[in-house]
Amino acid sequence: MNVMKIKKFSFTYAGVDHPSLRNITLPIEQNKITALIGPSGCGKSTLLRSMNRIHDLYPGNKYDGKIDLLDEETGKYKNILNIKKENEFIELRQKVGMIFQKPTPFPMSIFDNVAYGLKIAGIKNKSELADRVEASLKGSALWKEVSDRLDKSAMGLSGGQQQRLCIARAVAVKPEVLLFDEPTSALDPISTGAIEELIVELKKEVSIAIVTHNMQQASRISDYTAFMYLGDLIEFDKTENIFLNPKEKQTEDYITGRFG
Ligand SMILES: Nc1ncnc2c1ncn2[C@@H]1O[C@H](COP(=O)(O)OP(=O)(O)OP(=O)(O)O)[C@@H](O)[C@H]1O
Repeated sequence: MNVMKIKKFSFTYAGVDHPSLRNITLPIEQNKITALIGPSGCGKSTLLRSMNRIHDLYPGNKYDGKIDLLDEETGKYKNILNIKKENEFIELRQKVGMIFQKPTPFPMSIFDNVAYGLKIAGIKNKSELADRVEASLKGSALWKEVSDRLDKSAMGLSGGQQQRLCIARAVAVKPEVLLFDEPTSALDPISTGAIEELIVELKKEVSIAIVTHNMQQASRISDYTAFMYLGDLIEFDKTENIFLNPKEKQTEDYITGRFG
């Protein structure tokens, strides 16, 4: 089952005369991890950011094609490129959350960081909030480290802990899809390992797309891999096929380190 179906999708940034993505067709499988790989500037982040329309924080970008998102309650797909209203954008970003390269905790307490989205979603009951915050922190493998300091500032956490807090914040609102944009590139190997384990664990609950420059990371954790080059999708397949038996020469050259 596809949680997202990207179809003949092209994207041009505002004020730029050529598209940064051309005619991309790609499924995002439910409860699987899809890695987007390719050399710098090939459009990985642009594609990931299109999946929850975060580009639209700036006006004037041009979209073509479709990005259909499954509504897990009704089983129907809706083209997110048709979204225009502010409340629909808020709903979309609850369904499709994003974790950035640099941890982005808010300058507030650990508890309030995780409760933030829940409050926006209209949850006011204090015990319900506390339960959901605890469950999210447990779900992002941070609870043991922070349960006795929930009222302390999130800015006092280590980089790896901050990243897990951002994951807890995203998980709290029960998204269908989580988008990770190079989530470990600012972290040391131990924190990276913890985040990778967490991402693999999270796929039981959500579908995941991840941009990574780290080939080993893509091969370790992803089920599917999309190789992109200069705004085109060159090859998409099961991760083992991409890494062990790629069909395209460009894919092979990239994964064997001959360019990029
Ligand atoms: N805000 C922007 N305005 C105009 N062009 C942009 C903007 N952001 C990115 N681009 C261009 O779009 C293309 C794709 O960039 P993108 O950041 O998606 O690539 P990437 O594969 O994620 O690269 P990297 O691995 O370096 O992060 C590049 O040519 C880039 O210069």
